[in-house]
Amino acid sequence: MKKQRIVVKIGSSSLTNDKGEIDQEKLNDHVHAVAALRKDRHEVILVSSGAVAAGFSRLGYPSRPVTIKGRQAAAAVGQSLLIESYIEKFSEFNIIPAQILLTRTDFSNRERYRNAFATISELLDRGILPIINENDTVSVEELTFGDNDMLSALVSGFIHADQLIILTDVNGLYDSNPRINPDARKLDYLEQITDEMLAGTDSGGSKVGTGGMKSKLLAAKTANELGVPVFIGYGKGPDKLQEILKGRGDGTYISNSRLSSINTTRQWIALHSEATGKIYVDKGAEEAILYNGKSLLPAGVFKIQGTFDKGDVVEVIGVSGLLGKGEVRYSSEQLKQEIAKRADERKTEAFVPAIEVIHRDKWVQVKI
Ligand SMILES: Nc1ncnc2c1ncn2[C@@H]1O[C@H](COP(=O)(O)OP(=O)(O)O)[C@@H](O)[C@H]1O
Ligand SMILES: N[C@@H](CCC(=O)OP(=O)(O)O)C(=O)O
Repeated sequence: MKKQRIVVKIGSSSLTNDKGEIDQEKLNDHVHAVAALRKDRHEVILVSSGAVAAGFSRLGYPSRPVTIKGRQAAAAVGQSLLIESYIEKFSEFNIIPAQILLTRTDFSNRERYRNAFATISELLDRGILPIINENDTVSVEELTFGDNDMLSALVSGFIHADQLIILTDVNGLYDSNPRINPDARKLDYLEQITDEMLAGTDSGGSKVGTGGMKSKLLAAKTANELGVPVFIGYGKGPDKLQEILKGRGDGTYISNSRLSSINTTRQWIALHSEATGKIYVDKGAEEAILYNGKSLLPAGVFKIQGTFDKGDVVEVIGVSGLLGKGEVRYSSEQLKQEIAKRADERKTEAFVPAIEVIHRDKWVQVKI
């Protein structure tokens, strides 16, 4: 099999028990399976949950803490215990793990986003196994990834993974929660995650996990949009991940032939950037950028709102509302001058083509 880049996300329920301890047997099973993938020359990135679930009992909590400070304190203890176990178990295979703790701001800040990408790439080039988790101890509640399912989807998009494998305590997606409905039917293959599926899936999960199946579906939808096929399910034994790659996993495969990778800049614009201004365009420009795959030229811009610098991200508004977001190649001041200049040139017929306001490679359309 061709060498692939695989992101494996392991949920809390697949690493710990209900009492707030690491289940060494479960962890060992994952380590063997990851080592088998690496032996086949695949690149692996682990996104491992379990810090809170592994840490809370040592702080004297009877179950997963509900307060933010309780969870953050439990994660501080549990994360080191987790990494300690991973280092010990992976050493049997001469695999060196690297701990990477990320916050939402590491994605929204462009420089930090680039740094994280460069570091993970360097680790992979040097044969190290990155083990990623959210930096729970310092994450601010309104500014989190939501859960590690979404973090794994964002990571798999950003490093252009060939496959995202989400391991959990249930063997895939059912048409209703199988823990509540014994007649629930398992879905083996899905072409895509629809809004109806999302609306119909509950967010109840295990005692130690967060988000339940709903957060996995949201993550799978995001990963697919970034060009990455997804598997959600279960497995046991050293060859479980190899079996999943061969299409024989016990779970749900979510993929279709239309998936295509999106460059990292466009991913950042779409998912993490904050627009600093608005640009209003006429009908001709709207058609050019939406339907003809063209870049946005100053000729189509008639109004600017807000103050922005060259390189900032702005929203583009057309006759039908918000069209998308893109990286602008003028500051707001320069663009105002350019529009005025263009109007004069048109009168004197001295029109010369200008540089794009937004190049199509740095443009992301909203779904219209
Ligand atoms: N439609 C569904 N299909 C499968 N599982 C579901 C569904 N709806 C809810 N669930 C629940 O989602 C749980 C897995 O989510 P969670 O506990 O957050 O896992 P993890 O810790 O692996 O992230 C399952 O144990 C199951 O109870
Ligand atoms: N960052 C948290 C994980 C939160 C989370 O999403 O958990 P899970 O639903 O088990 O993947 C931790 O390590 O405890």
